[in-house]
Amino acid sequence: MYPDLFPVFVTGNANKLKEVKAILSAGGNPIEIASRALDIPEIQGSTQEVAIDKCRRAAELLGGPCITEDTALCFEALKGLPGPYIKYFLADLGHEGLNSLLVGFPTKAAWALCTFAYSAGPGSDPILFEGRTDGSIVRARGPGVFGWDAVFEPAGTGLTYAEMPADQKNKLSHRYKALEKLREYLHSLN
Ligand SMILES: O=c1[nH]c(=O)c2ncn([C@@H]3O[C@H](COP(=O)(O)OP(=O)(O)OP(=O)(O)O)[C@@H](O)[C@H]3O)c2[nH]1
Ligand SMILES: [Mg+2]
Repeated sequence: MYPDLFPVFVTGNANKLKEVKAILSAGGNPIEIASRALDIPEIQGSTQEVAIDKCRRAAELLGGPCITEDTALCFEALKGLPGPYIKYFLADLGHEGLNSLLVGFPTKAAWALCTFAYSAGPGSDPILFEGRTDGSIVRARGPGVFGWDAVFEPAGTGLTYAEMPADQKNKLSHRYKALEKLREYLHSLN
């Protein structure tokens, strides 16, 4: 099916790419995906605005169709922040600091939001595919391999993303849910 079905995935994040590859190769109909590690500047704005702009810039840089992905981690007590700015909050505050942000708030509820964007090429409006997984922010548990995985516990699992085997995370994650929608859309084009 590659390369017709899935355009190039533009991301500078090796862990994202690994999960996308694992999700697409699970099940009976594995899909290969090509990728480019470009560092695309990201604007400020809503998760949709950030995702659309990132994809537009990637399509221009590549000169062709592409997929990008933006991940947000949203705290209910903070009305959805840090949201698309989680990368910078995590880099400066660490797992402890993310927990500290919620001290004094009655709810530790949070959701992980993944937004894939697909552009048919430069000048073509990106289309968005969102996936959301609800859960809560907890003290870090599990290996600290990927970003904030150790402090996010999806509802009803009793485990943080970091404590789960990869195939468990990849069946319930924000990324899995968004990627299923993108996969369906790309199939409908072929
Ligand atoms: O524990 C995690 N589990 C995940 O499932 C996950 N997905 C993304 N992230 C992190 O959240 C920020 C998003 O920022 P982000 O979407 O701009 O990504 P990025 O800049 O690293 O790559 P990209 O924009 O080139 O694709 C970055 O710090 C990512 O490392 C995750 N952390
Ligand atoms: Mg980024």
